[in-house]
Amino acid sequence: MDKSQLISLIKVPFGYGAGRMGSELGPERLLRWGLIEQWKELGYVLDEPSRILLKDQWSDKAVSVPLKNASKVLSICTALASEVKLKRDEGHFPFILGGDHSIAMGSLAGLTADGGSLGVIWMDAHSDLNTEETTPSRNMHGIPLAVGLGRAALRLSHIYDGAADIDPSKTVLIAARELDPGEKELIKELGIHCYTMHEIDKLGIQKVIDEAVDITSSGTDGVHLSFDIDSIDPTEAPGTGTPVQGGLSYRESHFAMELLYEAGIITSCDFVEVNPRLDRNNRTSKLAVDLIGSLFGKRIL
Ligand SMILES: NC(=[NH2+])NCCC[C@H](N)C(=O)O
Ligand SMILES: [Mn+2]
Ligand SMILES: [Mn+2]
Repeated sequence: MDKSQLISLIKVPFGYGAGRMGSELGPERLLRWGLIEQWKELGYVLDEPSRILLKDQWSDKAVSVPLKNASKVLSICTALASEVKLKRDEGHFPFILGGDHSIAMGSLAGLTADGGSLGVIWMDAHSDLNTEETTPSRNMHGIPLAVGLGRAALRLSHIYDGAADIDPSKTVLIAARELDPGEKELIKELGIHCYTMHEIDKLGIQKVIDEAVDITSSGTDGVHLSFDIDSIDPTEAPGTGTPVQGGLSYRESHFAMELLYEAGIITSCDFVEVNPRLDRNNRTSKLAVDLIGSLFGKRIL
């Protein structure tokens, strides 16, 4: 992200894709902790923020998805995809603030609709690679990456006309530590680069990010960062619906963001799964704002 590019903040106060409600309160809470002021202090110019809301008229797509709240998720994702596409066509940096992680299907659909090839960095305790067949929870926030890769009955092209599957060889998972059986199989079958916490312990976060940057930026037209706050350890980020112990430390998560800023490859971002209802003293919301600062070039000195 360079400072001549406008940031388009797209707020998506939507939590129906998660097992517990509350992430729909994320966008307003992060704004309350100074997200916009921070961007301005860093020298960025913001477009008028937009907000994607659920309409009464829910989507009735040609595909049946037997998961919880599927029609609401499809509807919000289609609306989000068209907003993301619009902002991207204007040359802006789409920053999608959720909400639960199901909305990433809308981001990916909008970002791939121009036919370019997209690298994806998915930072998450989970891989979100379940399908309607493998999901143990039937929650839609467990499937968005499988949908993005064209591995579920629901495809990005059902969400938005012209959207295309993303390439598994240009997709990287970081911070995974809770994978369901079907997800493990899919990772192996597709050969997805998966840096679990084991690889992070072994190689260090710097090497992991360096490799992720190479994999996702070579031969692509852009790199989308899909950041699930549950990638961070719950001691630092307790306010999220599906916390898993053994996650990224405070400094690892900041360092990862700082390195991504230095690499200069990120062209769009989702920031999801902050659940203010489950938070303690706003710790998670404040951390989220700080991490976004690091991603956009905030330095200690
Ligand atoms: N975006 C998330 N936090 N996803 C959690 C998914 C958890 C579990 N794998 C499921 O399918 O339900
Ligand atoms: Mn996720
Ligand atoms: Mn997760």
